[in-house]
Amino acid sequence: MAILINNANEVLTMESDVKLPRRREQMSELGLKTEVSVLIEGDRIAMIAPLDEIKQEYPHLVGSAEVIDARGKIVMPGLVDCHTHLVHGGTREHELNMRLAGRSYMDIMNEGGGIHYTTTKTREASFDGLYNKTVQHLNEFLRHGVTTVEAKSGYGLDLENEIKQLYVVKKLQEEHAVDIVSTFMGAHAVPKEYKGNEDEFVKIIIEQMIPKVAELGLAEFNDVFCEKGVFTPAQSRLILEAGKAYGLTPKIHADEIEPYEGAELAAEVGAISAEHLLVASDEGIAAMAKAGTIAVLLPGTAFFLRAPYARGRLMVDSGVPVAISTDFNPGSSPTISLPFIQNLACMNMGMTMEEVLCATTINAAHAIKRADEVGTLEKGKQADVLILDVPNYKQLQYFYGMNHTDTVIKAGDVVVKGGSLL
Ligand SMILES: N=CN[C@@H](CCC(=O)O)C(=O)O
Ligand SMILES: [Zn+2]
Repeated sequence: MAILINNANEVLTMESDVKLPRRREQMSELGLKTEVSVLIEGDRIAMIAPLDEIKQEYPHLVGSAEVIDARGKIVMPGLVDCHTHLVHGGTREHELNMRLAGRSYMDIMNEGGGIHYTTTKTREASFDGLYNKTVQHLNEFLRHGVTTVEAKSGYGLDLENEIKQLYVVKKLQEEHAVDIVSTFMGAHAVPKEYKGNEDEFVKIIIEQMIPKVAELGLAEFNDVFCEKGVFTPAQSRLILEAGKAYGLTPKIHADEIEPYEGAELAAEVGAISAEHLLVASDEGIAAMAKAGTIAVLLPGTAFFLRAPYARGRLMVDSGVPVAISTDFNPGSSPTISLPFIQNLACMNMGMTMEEVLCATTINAAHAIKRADEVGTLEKGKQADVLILDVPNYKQLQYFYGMNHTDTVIKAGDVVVKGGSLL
């Protein structure tokens, strides 16, 4: 089956000669084309060129293709959300008034709420219950133009329930249109039963959980919440090094609430990315730029926790490759709207309208090792394509807080049309 998209006002291919995670001015390269059509063959992009040229090259395909008229609209790659806590039981709206009254996120967690509350709900949930809830979330992601998501475990916090979460991801990888990239995050919190005995839990992660997850092939990445009162930099290092020995690439929740030299640690252990970085130090940012560590910034979390935003502008200017993501989770960022997260990154982190598009497509794809497949519109890449109901890309950030997604093509199939899931 072929699809031909004609008449778009703008096609942002996001293409560039740069094949590494993009830095500085490379982040502004949109590969913007006008007066071109996009031809999709099967699940791949076949050609992006003026219609005459496509007709010459692929006369038969063009003749049989489903034609989509994108007049007045723009076309770009499917969005990549490279940091989510996708699979979880329950919701935490009861914490919101507490936080609005001044209780801190960490206080709520230390008193048994927060991540611990969601852990209880996730442990209580059946596999089918978690699966069905997650399908709803993935459908919403698609409606918002997100075609690839990363998903972290970390609400089981024991072997059985971590594996349960990861198997939900595995089943959805096989069954749902959205591509899901799996991260093991047994080190998301120290469960209540190990309070005061934290090193014992670290040992269980290293000696039992990581080997089992690797043996079952349930994750590609290994993440840790390096934060005062959660895992120390020393414990985090041990966990990340252990993962490396089993082929799991390190990621790290770094410098989210208090500075803890998490960015520095990410650079030292060769993490692919350091995530959050709200209070990352100048030295940490410099170390990441030098090591090429991708900063995954999560402005929805700063918004929802009413915390200071990460210094996105400084990071881009310092040569750190920057990606941005929803951090979708039930506690610190219960939103699926990556378009709104782009808006927040512009308004509160000083990133430009061009940079946030790079940060939610190709740089986000790099952060989860999918840049060869998705994140740009290029011949041979997977046909994850959005048609957005705006006449130019600048309106994506101007008409903020809105979902402009009209059509989503996922691996060559139309899955959202007129803003609705098919
Ligand atoms: N900070 C740690 N983990 C999540 C929040 C998880 C939760 O509150 O349930 C985050 O990335 O923000
Ligand atoms: Zn997170």
